Amino acid sequence: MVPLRSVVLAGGGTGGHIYPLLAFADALRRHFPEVRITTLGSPKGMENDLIPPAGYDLRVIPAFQLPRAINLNLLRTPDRMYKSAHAAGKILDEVQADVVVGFGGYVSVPAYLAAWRRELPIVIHEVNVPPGVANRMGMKFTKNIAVGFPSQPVAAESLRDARVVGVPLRTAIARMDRAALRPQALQHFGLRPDLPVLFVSGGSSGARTINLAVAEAAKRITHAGIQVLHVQGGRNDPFEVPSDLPVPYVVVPYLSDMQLGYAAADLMLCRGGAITVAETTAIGMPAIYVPYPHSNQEQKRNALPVVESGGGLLVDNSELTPEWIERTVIPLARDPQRLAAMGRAAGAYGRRDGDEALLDFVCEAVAGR
Ligand SMILES: CC(=O)N[C@H]1[C@@H](OP(=O)(O)OP(=O)(O)OC[C@H]2O[C@@H](n3ccc(=O)[nH]c3=O)[C@H](O)[C@@H]2O)O[C@H](CO)[C@@H](O)[C@@H]1O
Repeated sequence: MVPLRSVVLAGGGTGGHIYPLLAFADALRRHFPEVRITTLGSPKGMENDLIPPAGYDLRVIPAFQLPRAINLNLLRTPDRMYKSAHAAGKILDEVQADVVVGFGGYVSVPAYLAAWRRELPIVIHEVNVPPGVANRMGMKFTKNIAVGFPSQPVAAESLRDARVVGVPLRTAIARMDRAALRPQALQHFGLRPDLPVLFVSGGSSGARTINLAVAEAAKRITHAGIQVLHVQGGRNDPFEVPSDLPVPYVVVPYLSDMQLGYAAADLMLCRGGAITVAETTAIGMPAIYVPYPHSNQEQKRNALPVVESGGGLLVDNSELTPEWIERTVIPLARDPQRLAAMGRAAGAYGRRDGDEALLDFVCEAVAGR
């Protein structure tokens, strides 16, 4: 492995871009304890909440918005972009970066531009189909593209030559032993060990439709002897859950220790964000995916291969009603054998070594510069 001395990581916006960045930073530190790690973020993204507490240097550069489509106007609206790229470039020079690794989100673009102008190696990690706008721009500057899932190069022409490395996952999740952590997790949330737990999460920003449908079905779910651990999502309005339920229904705004939620759960009801899918499959968690209906169906594409391999179920956002939950979720949550089979199928699809595989790829890119 080529020793790395200074690495700049760019990515921001939502948790889906930031958690893989952090997991990769941890792998870098494990292999190269002396490496200098600098992260680039934008002023308002979730990176400001997530990166400094994880112990990494976050440099904020001026924000600029990208249009949803790539066109020549981008190159003619350079004022803000150049300002951001200039700021990114100053940081690359200051830390004498060996390589820029980008995970997507608007902030990656100035980092790619600045690295390209300095002829520094650029590595892009992409988890969605179609690739996000920022990474698609970055692909004009590098051939070093890594992806999270084997389905991506098949589905997208621009990813045809990409290396499948998996998704870097936080160590607490990638290395977790669900059964061993379960007693501590149940105690942490005040859940009972003798009844199944449905874990509800709408991704890093929460999902209003899921919140409302599950809260409305609260009585039916809990009267069927199923407990609920419901992550509301920091950016969502609180919803009403009846107070006179027969078994615990625990609502939390956001979970920093997501592994505790996974350990407590028997079944998950969630969006199909790429990192969520990477995590549920890595740990063999049976899940019902409710893909976000916009954004080019990217979440449906993320979840479909898992569902087709028997690791979960898929339901359209518009079909997630309290009645659907009663008909489908309740019987499944009470069927340990079916859950175990689903969990095994999910686990066969997932992988836990994305951080190491991406690190190998980055080292190769630096060696071949
Ligand atoms: C609406 C939208 O455009 N969503 C996109 C966004 O999703 P989003 O930002 O929701 O990302 P993902 O679902 O991929 O990942 C969510 C991450 O947040 C973590 N988490 C979540 C809740 C919580 O309480 N605590 C916590 O730690 C999860 O463990 C996971 O690591 O980025 C993904 C990756 O680019 C895309 O595939 C999604 O389509």
